[in-house]
Amino acid sequence: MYVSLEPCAHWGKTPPCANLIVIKGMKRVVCGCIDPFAKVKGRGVQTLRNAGIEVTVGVLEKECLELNKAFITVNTLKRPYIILKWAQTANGCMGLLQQSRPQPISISTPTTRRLVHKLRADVGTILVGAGTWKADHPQLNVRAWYGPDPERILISAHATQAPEGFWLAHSTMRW
Ligand SMILES: Nc1c(N[C@@H]2O[C@H](COP(=O)(O)O)[C@@H](O)[C@H]2O)[nH]c(=O)[nH]c1=O
Repeated sequence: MYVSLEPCAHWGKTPPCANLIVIKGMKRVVCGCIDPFAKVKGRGVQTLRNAGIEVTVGVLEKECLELNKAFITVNTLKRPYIILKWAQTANGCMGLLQQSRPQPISISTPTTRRLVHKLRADVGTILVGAGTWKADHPQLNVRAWYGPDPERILISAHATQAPEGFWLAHSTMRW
């Protein structure tokens, strides 16, 4: 059996995966990386070895840590995995506005736009600042790809009401 992340050894929403692997009679398990989450951290591998299963750890470790980065961030740092995303021209401009045509200009190509919407479908939440909301009234849903729309949050120091379909988060930070 090949797994990117160490099978868990604790009861969470589901029973321990390592126990099931033992019950199913696997002979050999190749595990990409150890789960750094304190409740697992080598215990999954130990459960398998105690049951006589041959376990190899650390195959393509860097790639497996990368693959599991969102899960690992949530469980070790106790915060969401955050992606900063913006569209920018080759000469470093963003949010271009033409005086004669005061509306957002597309920097993304049809292909990169699809990638943007794929990213939206892959994340749980998308957060936008009050300035962007004021300028663009973005929809921030998934239209050019397939999958669920993310939850949408407007972060603002002054707004008292969220736009329809958005959550409101208050920002107290200034820079
Ligand atoms: N112009 C531009 C972007 N503009 C940003 O995209 C958001 C609009 O989302 P929606 O209303 O769902 O289409 C909004 O926040 C706007 O500032 N984004 C990009 O990936 N590429 C682009 O070229």
